[in-house]
Amino acid sequence: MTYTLALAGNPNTGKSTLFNTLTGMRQHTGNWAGKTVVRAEGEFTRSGTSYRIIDLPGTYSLYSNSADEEVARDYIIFEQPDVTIVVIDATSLERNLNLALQVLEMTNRVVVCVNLMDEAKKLGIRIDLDKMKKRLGVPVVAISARNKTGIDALFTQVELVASGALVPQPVKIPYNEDIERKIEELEPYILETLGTRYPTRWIALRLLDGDESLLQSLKANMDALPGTSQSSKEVIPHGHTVCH
Ligand SMILES: Nc1nc2c(ncn2[C@@H]2O[C@H](COP(=O)(O)OP(=O)(O)OP(=O)(O)O)[C@@H](O)[C@H]2O)c(=O)[nH]1
Ligand SMILES: [Mg+2]
Repeated sequence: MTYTLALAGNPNTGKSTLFNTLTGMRQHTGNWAGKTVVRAEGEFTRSGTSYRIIDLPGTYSLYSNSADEEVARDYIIFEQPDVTIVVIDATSLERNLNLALQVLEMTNRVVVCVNLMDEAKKLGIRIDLDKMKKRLGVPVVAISARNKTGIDALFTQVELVASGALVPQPVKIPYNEDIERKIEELEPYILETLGTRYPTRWIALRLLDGDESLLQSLKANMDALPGTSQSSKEVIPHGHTVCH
């Protein structure tokens, strides 16, 4: 049994530093299919558990503003890693949490990894990890990837989430009444056509956004799935119109 992990986060938060520490020489790089975005993947074993890990491109959001964002978004939605580790910079939590919350809307299989703790300490920044954990509803662990500290504690949580021993309940971000009503209207329709394979609420939000790129990825993925009914394939091109 090998668990798949994805590293997500803003640029420059230490994802690759953590990736290199974990995988050492056992890593390979290439491009993501159809994109000129570098894909780094590696394998390692920790406490007797095997992992495959993907270093996603660093992004500020997971909408469809760039090839990097599409790659990171599609990986989380379609490949559904066992755990997405969101690497955030302890010295700029506010900006970094924006992306963390976007990931929490996509999956509950998340561990938030607060990196650059050494730097935060130097700057006199203190972080209430317990409060963060309670507010976000997922495990939060502090590390310094450069100094290789906190990695064991990180993997205690990663293993719990990967194995299903811990099922995080991420905070549900509320939108205004109008949007919440539209989400509620769309959800049964999405469930009926796509089933429970994808995060329904998140898909509803993307439909309301008129996110064409997501609709295209969704269609391409469903075309590739053997058991997908024709009716659910047909609904995708209409999604955009339905919501406007
Ligand atoms: N002080 C300190 N620096 C760190 C730590 N982790 C990473 N860095 C530094 O932060 C910089 C960025 O690290 P990367 O690992 O390349 O960051 P990344 O998230 O992969 O960046 P992108 O690939 O651009 O998204 C490098 O100079 C690292 O040496 C840490 O724990 N403490
Ligand atoms: Mg990197």
